[in-house]
Amino acid sequence: MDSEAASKAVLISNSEAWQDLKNHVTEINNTHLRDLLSDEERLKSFIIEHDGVVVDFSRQRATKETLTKLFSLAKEAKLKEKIDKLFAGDHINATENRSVLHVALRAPRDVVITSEGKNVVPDVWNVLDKIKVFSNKIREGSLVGATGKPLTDVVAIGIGGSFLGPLFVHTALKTEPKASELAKGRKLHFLANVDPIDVVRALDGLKQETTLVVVVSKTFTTAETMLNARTLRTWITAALGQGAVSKHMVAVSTNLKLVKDFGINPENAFTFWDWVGGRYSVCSAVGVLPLSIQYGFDTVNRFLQGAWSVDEHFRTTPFDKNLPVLLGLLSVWNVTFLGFPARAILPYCQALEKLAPHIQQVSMESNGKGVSIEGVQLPYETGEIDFGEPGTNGQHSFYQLIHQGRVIPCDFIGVIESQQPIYLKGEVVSNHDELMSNFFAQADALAYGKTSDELRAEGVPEKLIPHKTFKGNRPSVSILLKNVTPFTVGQLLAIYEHRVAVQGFLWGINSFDQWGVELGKVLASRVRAQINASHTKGKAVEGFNYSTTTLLTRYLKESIQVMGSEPDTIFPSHLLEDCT
Ligand SMILES: O=P(O)(O)OC[C@H]1O[C@](O)(CO)[C@@H](O)[C@@H]1O
Repeated sequence: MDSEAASKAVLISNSEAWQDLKNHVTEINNTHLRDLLSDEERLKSFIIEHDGVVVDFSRQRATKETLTKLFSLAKEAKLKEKIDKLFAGDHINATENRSVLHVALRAPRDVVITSEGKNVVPDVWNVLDKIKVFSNKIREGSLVGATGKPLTDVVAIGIGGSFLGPLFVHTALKTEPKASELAKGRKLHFLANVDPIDVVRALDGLKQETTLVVVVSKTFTTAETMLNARTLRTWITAALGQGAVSKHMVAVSTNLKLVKDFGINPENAFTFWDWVGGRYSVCSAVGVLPLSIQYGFDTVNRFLQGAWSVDEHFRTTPFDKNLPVLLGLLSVWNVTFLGFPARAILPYCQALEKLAPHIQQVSMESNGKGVSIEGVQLPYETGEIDFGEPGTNGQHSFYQLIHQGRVIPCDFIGVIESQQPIYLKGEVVSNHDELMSNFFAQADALAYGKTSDELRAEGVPEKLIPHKTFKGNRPSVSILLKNVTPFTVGQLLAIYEHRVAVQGFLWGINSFDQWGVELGKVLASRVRAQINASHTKGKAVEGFNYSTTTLLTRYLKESIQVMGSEPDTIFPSHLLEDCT
């Protein structure tokens, strides 16, 4: 951006609303959550529900006044206009000059959503209909492999957004009673890492003649995915011959030319569009194809409907009742004003164990930016450090730090009905009640803490009092779902996606590009070229700094001893045994 444009760009941090929130911090820092949680009037407006999803914001370090100030900031940031622009298909991904229309992926057939003046919903449904037909054929065994056997295993190759979203949804559904019934006799596997160990693990126990490989890549150029795709093509052709590729490999991509060049039958290519960001692509063929083969299209359609329920809520609901907006505003409050840079995602539900890794990408790749959308260096930090684990596992791992070390705002996610209830006669509570006891307890433990007076009253020895004191005042949000079904998984996904967008809109950044991942890729190409030149022509390492030169030389010296200087194909032989 030139200096003239830069001087015109008004940073949100220069606004009165921003300053007002900064001034408000002292007041909040002097207020304890114990007091905020005794204000009944406040509590009533801090628990919001949409379509069965209850979100309790009462343990946020915020008053009604804080919310009013955040709404003023939202006005200043033109949040409403930005949400409208997203749904209108404006090119809000300015650095790539693209619409951001993942909402169109879950729109019902009769909805009109346009990009560049064209309604994209019919295109979306053309692909969904094609997936429905294709997945049904695989599931009922009318589309078979090269030797005529049904394709019972699917290996989905992809990385980043072409992996994490589908993995999250698959993990959420695999123990859901109806979905698991529909998946009987089938297995879905993922191959993401270019590490050959991941290849061996993904192929463990699989036979080529009953395996379908789905190559998922928006660009069809991602180095890790393409090498894994070539590796699995070799695995298939070694057993079944070249002709088997068309029956055992299909693709999901926006780049249909490269799919064809790879040797995949264009009829078995499922497209999506440049207006779907990788990390927002699980509702496109990226997720819908492998998940429909596994669970049937109707199951996946309910997941899309759940997401759409939240999309509509997000677009139309006033901010004071709008779940993604409130969550996004309060995250900005925590990160930027209260100075808590991290956030823990803690589902009390094993089925949601892959929520945190997926949202980690959605959030950190979207909002980890250093300049405004106009290219102006930001005087404040954006993004948050996301991590998480299923709740009780986390309790026995990192919760110590959250209770007595640093302040990390937490998202507690609880579920009313377990997918798999267990109750043992004579036990005080069911197994799920036991899990949920922790869900309810942790949020209060963090908020209230435990004072030295309380400890003394319990007779705790004086020298242990500092160690056993909990200051409390640690913020969290509690999200309560009725159950974990395809529909509610879609709702949860869309709540997080839109929350991330709200944060980015407030910070004034472009949440929909990811230039920060490029530099590492370029440098990796240089290293790759060097390794190849050293292996094949004996070239010495050159052009790198002392550190890289030393370690790379050591690596090459010893790896050439393992592979030889003119390596031939090496493939773990057990993967090729008994393959037909
Ligand atoms: O689907 P592709 O094009 O293979 O990209 C995979 C991932 O790589 C990234 O471009 C960068 O990590 C992600 O945004 C994306 O989800």
